[in-house]
Amino acid sequence: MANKSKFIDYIDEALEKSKETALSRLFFTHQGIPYPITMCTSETFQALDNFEARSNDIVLASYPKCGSNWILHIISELIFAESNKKYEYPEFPILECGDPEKYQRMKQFPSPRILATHLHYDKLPGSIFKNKAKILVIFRNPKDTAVSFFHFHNDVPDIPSYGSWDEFFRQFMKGQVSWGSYFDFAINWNKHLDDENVKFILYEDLKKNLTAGIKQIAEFFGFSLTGEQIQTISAQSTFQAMRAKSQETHGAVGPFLFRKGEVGDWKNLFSETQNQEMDEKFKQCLAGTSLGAKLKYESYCHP
Ligand SMILES: Nc1ncnc2c1ncn2[C@@H]1O[C@H](COP(=O)(O)OS(=O)(=O)O)[C@@H](OP(=O)(O)O)[C@H]1O
Repeated sequence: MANKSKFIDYIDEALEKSKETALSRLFFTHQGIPYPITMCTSETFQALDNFEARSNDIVLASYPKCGSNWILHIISELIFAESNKKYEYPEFPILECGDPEKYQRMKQFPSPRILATHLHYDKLPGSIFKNKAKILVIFRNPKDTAVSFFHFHNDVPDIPSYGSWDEFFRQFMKGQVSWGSYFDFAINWNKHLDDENVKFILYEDLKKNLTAGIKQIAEFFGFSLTGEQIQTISAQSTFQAMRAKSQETHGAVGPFLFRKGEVGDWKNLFSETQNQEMDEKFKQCLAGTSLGAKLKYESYCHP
């Protein structure tokens, strides 16, 4: 990614704050959802209410750990391939993170702007819908998402750790983790996946056929690239390629963020009881729904 210095500065700043923050003090609640005090503030949430989206903004919505950095990379490469201009990151790309003045500064940014977000559907600023910005929604199976989330907390030295995987799992199932419950996030999105200007993409599908996924993303956002250009982006967007550059792109946290990039890593941590508990929760929340089918739970979450 281009001009990552501000991006890396922001991550380093959040890590610095994390050092002094115990897990018990990590979260503050805004409109019923826990957010990390190291990344979000109520002042920024207040300012976000007045954020003016543009119709050509590129919105990337995902629950944490579902692959947002992967898609961010793909989009910035698509922009580069089409315009020959490196996408600059003058602000941290997660819309709800940063100081309250960032939205004023963002008014000056050229289009297209990339707006990544972990906000639940009903917490997105209304101007995204009013101005008909296109939204790509990225999902990953909940078991691998939980495992990735746990490792991020417990592997990165400066981020508050959980006592054990079992403790993290309990909190994840209660939605007492950053950005709240995976299942609430999913239930909220389930009703809107077929809305105009919304496209769903599954992490596991992208893993299976990266070139096809990139082609779909390009078509959705209206990039017209040659097959050769798509192939080049695909080669630069594999897990191995991104991990190899992760320190350069994301600073010290890079190798922890690009940890394993696999489907099915949950099998190394989930106990039989935890498996059953999540299967039951999935059934209660998503069985028989459109998103429930799209997530291919049977393929990716059954042993
Ligand atoms: N290119 C590529 N291929 C496959 N997988 C990839 C890729 N890039 C990132 N990842 C994996 O995505 C996980 C991190 O998700 P996010 O970027 O959404 O994390 S964050 O919420 O923004 O912190 C994290 O998953 P885990 O490895 O399972 O922890 C990353 O490794």
